[in-house]
Amino acid sequence: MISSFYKKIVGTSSTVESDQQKILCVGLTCLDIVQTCKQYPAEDSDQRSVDCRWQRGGNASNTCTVLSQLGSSCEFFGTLSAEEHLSFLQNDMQNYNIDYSHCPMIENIGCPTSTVILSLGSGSRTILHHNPNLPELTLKNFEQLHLEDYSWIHFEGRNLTEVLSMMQCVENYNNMLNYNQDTNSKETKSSQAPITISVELERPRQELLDLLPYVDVAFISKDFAQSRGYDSMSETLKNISEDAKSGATLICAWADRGAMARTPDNIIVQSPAFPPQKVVDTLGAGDTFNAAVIHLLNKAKLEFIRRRKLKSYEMNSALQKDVEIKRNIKMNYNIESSECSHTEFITQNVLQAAVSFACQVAGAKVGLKGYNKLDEIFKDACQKVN
Ligand SMILES: Nc1ncnc2c1ncn2[C@@H]1O[C@H](COP(=O)(O)OP(=O)(O)OP(=O)(O)O)[C@@H](O)[C@H]1O
Ligand SMILES: OC[C@H]1O[C@](O)(CO)[C@@H](O)[C@@H]1O
Repeated sequence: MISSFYKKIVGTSSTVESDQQKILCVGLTCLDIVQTCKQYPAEDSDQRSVDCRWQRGGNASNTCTVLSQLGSSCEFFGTLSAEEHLSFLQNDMQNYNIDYSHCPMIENIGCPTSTVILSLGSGSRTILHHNPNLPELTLKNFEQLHLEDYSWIHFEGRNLTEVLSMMQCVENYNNMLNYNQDTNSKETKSSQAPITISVELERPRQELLDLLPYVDVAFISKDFAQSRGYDSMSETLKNISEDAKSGATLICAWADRGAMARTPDNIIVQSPAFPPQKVVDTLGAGDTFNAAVIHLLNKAKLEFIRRRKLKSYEMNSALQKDVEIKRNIKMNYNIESSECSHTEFITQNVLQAAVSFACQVAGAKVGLKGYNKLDEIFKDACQKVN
């Protein structure tokens, strides 16, 4: 009933229904060769590991894995090396239902690889990463996408110049939607909400701060914060907000201290960590955390849009007979508008729920080998969110 309602009022051939849109994660995929050891090995020693496996890795790629398990439809966008590990990475994305159909294929350059040592003693993950200079995505690649297919685009903070121009491209698209919403003409009026842009500042590279003016939601890692000399989440949020655009949401995760975030209205929310009985695999804890936050905030965004459109439709139907009242209300409250600003849906309650949920998901993940079973563990929570 609601969906036919909904189609009738917002569906046009030129728009994509908001619940059909995907979350796009832009960044790296690589091969992780993961060895689990009882203790971190001494240099030049010769010993046995307790487990060894290959895994698809890379921040954007890991974030897709978790998004998909939580029930968000998502797409990975990054360059793929057309060499021997390609089918391993592609098959794994298929298994997790991750779209990779727009990824540019690069010939004659190998796939980035990480050798990872997990220590069961300390819970540490030591990453030795090698990238044989696989070319990064370019703006030209990005321009091949149909932006109306996405409700949210998450960027890894890397390849600064190109990522900056990709963000500007999304900003131009969003501005165009606003413009179309303003001109009340039938042909041009758009019911599409602006794409939310998020970024992860993870590597300790100060120039990544240049991305912040374009970003609605920023994830600041402990490593990045420490490289700026901050030793707490509150100090990080306070200082980073000076570089962020006004109304941005800032989120800082800090391993076993949990996470803290700041709403667009400057309200601080916080969650403790949820440690598992035994920490077995902290590789990608941050990517998992980011995915769970994005999953929940994007759900809140879709729900916000749905309710607003429904309300607008109901008001219009009720007022149909009284043209005069309708005209006044339209004039005063722009009641037909189905606009959703970039961050309007991120209220204190929504952000608190997202940060707590993400700490629970990341806490569960560090107790598991890889990412398997997150979908089973969080089945109920995801249904509630939906
Ligand atoms: N030992 C732990 N116990 C419980 N929760 C943890 C632990 N380590 C990480 N987490 C959870 O994961 C979140 C992110 O962790 P962390 O800050 O270590 O990310 P990260 O350093 O970016 O990780 P990575 O680079 O491996 O993806 C934390 O906010 C916390 O909720
Ligand atoms: O830096 C790349 C490395 O970081 C990770 O994405 C974890 O966050 C690994 O999967 C990858 O090997």
